[in-house]
Amino acid sequence: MGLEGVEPSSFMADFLAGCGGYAVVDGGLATELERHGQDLNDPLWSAKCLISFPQLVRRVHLEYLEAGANVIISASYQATIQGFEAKGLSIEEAETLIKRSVEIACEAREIYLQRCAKGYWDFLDSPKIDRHPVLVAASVGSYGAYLADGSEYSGNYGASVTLETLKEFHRRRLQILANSGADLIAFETIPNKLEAQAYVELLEEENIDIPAWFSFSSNDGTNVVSGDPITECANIADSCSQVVAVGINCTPPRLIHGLILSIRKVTNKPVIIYPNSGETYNGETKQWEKTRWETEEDFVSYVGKWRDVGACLFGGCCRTTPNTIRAISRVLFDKSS
Ligand SMILES: C[S+](C)CC[C@H](N)C(=O)O
Ligand SMILES: N[C@@H](CCS)C(=O)O
Ligand SMILES: [Zn+2]
Repeated sequence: MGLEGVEPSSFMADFLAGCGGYAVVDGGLATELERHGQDLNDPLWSAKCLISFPQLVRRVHLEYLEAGANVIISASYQATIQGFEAKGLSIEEAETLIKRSVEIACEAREIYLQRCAKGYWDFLDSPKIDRHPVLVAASVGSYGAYLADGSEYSGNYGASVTLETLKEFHRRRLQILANSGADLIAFETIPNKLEAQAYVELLEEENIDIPAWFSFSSNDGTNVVSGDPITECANIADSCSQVVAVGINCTPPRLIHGLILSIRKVTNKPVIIYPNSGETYNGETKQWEKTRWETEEDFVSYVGKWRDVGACLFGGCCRTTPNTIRAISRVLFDKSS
């Protein structure tokens, strides 16, 4: 199937062409911070490091760039004004930290591009760097992420949470991220139709002038985690001209193939996929449980198949590492593999 039938926006078409046809997205940010020793058992999860260890956030972004990522995603997934206020920060401090998450990613890109220009990476065992385009995507995690109990994997917010609740929850952070220097907004781990609809309305009402991608999560391969069909969710994303890619993240690799096929039935926008390792998150203990173990080799062996059914942007989510991203890059671009 390849790219046949895909109608990318000029933004995405130019970017994909500059990358060589396909783009590599980074891997898990929070779980990589944990691998570097950070304890993220906190309501702010990865956003905690924006306060306590921003240098490490920049270093992990750089590690993903070195591994071949063309897109890095900021540490704003669980960085919310409401979450920072609950920690005793002022609104001004919260807004500064949200903006800072994108600035840190931009700094990593700057360092990386300078090192590329000096030929620095030629000395490292990394994929040959001849694909320079690098985008910084500003992460927007769901309302369920802010709840900090793994609710983004149920999408069940109860009847009291309405479309208006979600729009008001997300409005100010979206305005800040849209003016932060990010190239696009990454609406990630979207658990239900209602939140997708809220994002579409906010993009329009707030006249957000950078593009966005919508990425949903699923645990059955047919519906997003709330039970809403992926086709209906992708339809909502398709209805918004600012959305330049639609896809799936933080979902077991074995479910991705069918989800790509379903998404492609309802949209010609480029498909982005960045699955997790296949482990299951326990929101109470904040630990990953190996309910069904899929190895990194399994993950990487799927990449060519995902490309063949029409995905254009490939990366990893929780518990994937720079090694995963390096392997994806090799599958997509290394002619010898
Ligand atoms: C994508 S989940 C692993 C993020 C963490 C979750 N919102 C929590 O705080 O428990
Ligand atoms: N971009 C986020 C997604 C969490 S599901 C991260 O990698 O930490
Ligand atoms: Zn994830």
